[in-house]
Amino acid sequence: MITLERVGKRFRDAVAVDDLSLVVRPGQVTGFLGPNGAGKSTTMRMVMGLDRPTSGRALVAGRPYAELRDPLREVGALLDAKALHPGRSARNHLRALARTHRIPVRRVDEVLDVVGLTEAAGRRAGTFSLGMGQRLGIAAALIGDPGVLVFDEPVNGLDPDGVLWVRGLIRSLAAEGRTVFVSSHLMSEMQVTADQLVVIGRGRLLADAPLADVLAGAHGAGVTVRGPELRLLAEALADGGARVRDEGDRLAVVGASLEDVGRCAHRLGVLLYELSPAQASLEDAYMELTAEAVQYGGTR
Ligand SMILES: Nc1ncnc2c1ncn2[C@@H]1O[C@H](COP(=O)(O)OP(=O)(O)OP(=O)(O)O)[C@@H](O)[C@H]1O
Repeated sequence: MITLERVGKRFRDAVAVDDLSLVVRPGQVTGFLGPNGAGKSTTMRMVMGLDRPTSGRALVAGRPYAELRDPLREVGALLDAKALHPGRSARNHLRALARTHRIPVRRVDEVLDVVGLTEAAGRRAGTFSLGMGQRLGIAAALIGDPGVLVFDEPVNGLDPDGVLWVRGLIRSLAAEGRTVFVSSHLMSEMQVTADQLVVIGRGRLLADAPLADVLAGAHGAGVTVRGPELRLLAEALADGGARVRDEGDRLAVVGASLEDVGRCAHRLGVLLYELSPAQASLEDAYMELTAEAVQYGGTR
């Protein structure tokens, strides 16, 4: 479990995190969302004892990181995948970590296997691709078999295979009963990974709710229709009380079911190439939630 108690972090000229209280629970994936600069990395760094809160407390299993007796066995983190010794092999990097934390060296081969780096274990980390570096960072996070995991943007820069692999791993770590806290600035990513969503903007908590509730509450869930000529259909649906947005070669329809739209198109003899449920509503809800909080670097 991770507990934030009214945590604040002020850098000289900026408030990065503002009075943030939160409990991240075991057995589920908690997605930590917010626009760039919202304070996600700073919050995670405070959990990991790398930044000191200006106010409040960040606790892992009830204690500040600095007071954990065996920190790597309590919490593992992927914060900056590039923070590796480039001249060391993957295996030696993990061995050094194990030795300095009184972790049996046999764990090294176990975690290399989990992240799929067994073959590359003898190669210098400096020669690794971004995805391999990410895997090595995850191996380091897992080496102490911790109950709490913190991943900062773990799919950033990964190819589609890597993204799928990280998603699966994150889900299975939560299924094993661990606390998994994962940041992203992409709602679409969290939609397929998270059980619980925590959204921040400008360092403040905007939402903390189960994904299912956010989905249910997101208004605008609707229907997408694609076809060569949709004007007639758009007019008929609007006359019937639906809200219809013309998006060029497609319509976004809210307030009518798939069946309603299908029947209407059939009645009018309108040719359709696509008739599908629209999933964009969650992205919309997130954009709405964070719209006020987006920081435009150049305008401050
Ligand atoms: N060491 C630092 N010194 C000064 N300001 C900092 C420092 N670290 C972060 N900040 C500022 O704190 C705010 C929050 O940054 P943070 O990196 O935590 O956001 P984030 O949500 O992780 O963003 P991103 O998605 O871009 O990584 C930003 O305004 C940032 O410029």
